[in-house]
Amino acid sequence: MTSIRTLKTDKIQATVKRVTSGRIPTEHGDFQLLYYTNSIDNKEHLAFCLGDVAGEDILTRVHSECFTGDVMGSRRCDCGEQLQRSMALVAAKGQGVIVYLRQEGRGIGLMAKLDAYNLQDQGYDTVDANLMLGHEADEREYSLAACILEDLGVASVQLMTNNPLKISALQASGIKVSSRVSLEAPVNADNKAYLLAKATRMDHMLDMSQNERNIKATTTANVSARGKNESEPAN
Ligand SMILES: Nc1nc2c(ncn2[C@@H]2O[C@H](COP(=O)(O)OP(=O)(O)OP(=O)(O)O)[C@@H](O)[C@H]2O)c(=O)[nH]1
Ligand SMILES: [Zn+2]
Repeated sequence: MTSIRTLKTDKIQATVKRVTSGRIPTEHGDFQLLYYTNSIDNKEHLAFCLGDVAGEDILTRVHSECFTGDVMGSRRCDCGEQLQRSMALVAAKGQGVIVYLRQEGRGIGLMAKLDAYNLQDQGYDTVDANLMLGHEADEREYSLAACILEDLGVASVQLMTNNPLKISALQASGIKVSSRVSLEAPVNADNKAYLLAKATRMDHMLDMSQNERNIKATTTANVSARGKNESEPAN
């Protein structure tokens, strides 16, 4: 069913139009994918819903697109795991929404994100890499997410995030955040520096001491798994 919603703050006026939707069966259950157009950009922002999401305290994830992590399973970041975990939490509750915003690379796009990755491979962290490329550390914007949530009838959210800036940005767009649900992914050797930079430079609420323990466990498990494979006879 088509519907239109406009949000007006002192900074921005945004309109979203729900154009169509379809059923998407996943390993976590049957979700409904709602497709939106909007007045701000020409991207396809989405809502992935399960159950009736109109009301208070709706379990919600506002996820920023990460092609490398979400689709290709990159271990450089925690995005793919956070997406899967948020779907699992929604499915366990039988109700919730994942707003999928097409703000790849914290808003700088995939091409610049790959350039930023090359700088990170030279030793710069995720914040400095963005700045060296002439971007801000985080160029995301959340008014369309607020518009989409309003269109869905979500009155207040239990927000799955570790990012305090995301909470305040959504609140500034009129979304009532009733609580935060932590969404920590396991640490590995490839995402450790990234997670550390998020905790120390972007104030993300990550328990790095727990992460340190995780990485030791993961590394040990990898080493023993590799040792086992190597000792297996070749076919
Ligand atoms: N520019 C840039 N973007 C990145 C990098 N790694 C991941 N991203 C993008 O960052 C976005 C995800 O942001 P994060 O900071 O990981 O997490 P968040 O969404 O702010 O916070 P959470 O809600 O806790 O997940 C996605 O758009 C990714 O494509 C990076 O090294 N550089
Ligand atoms: Zn990612």
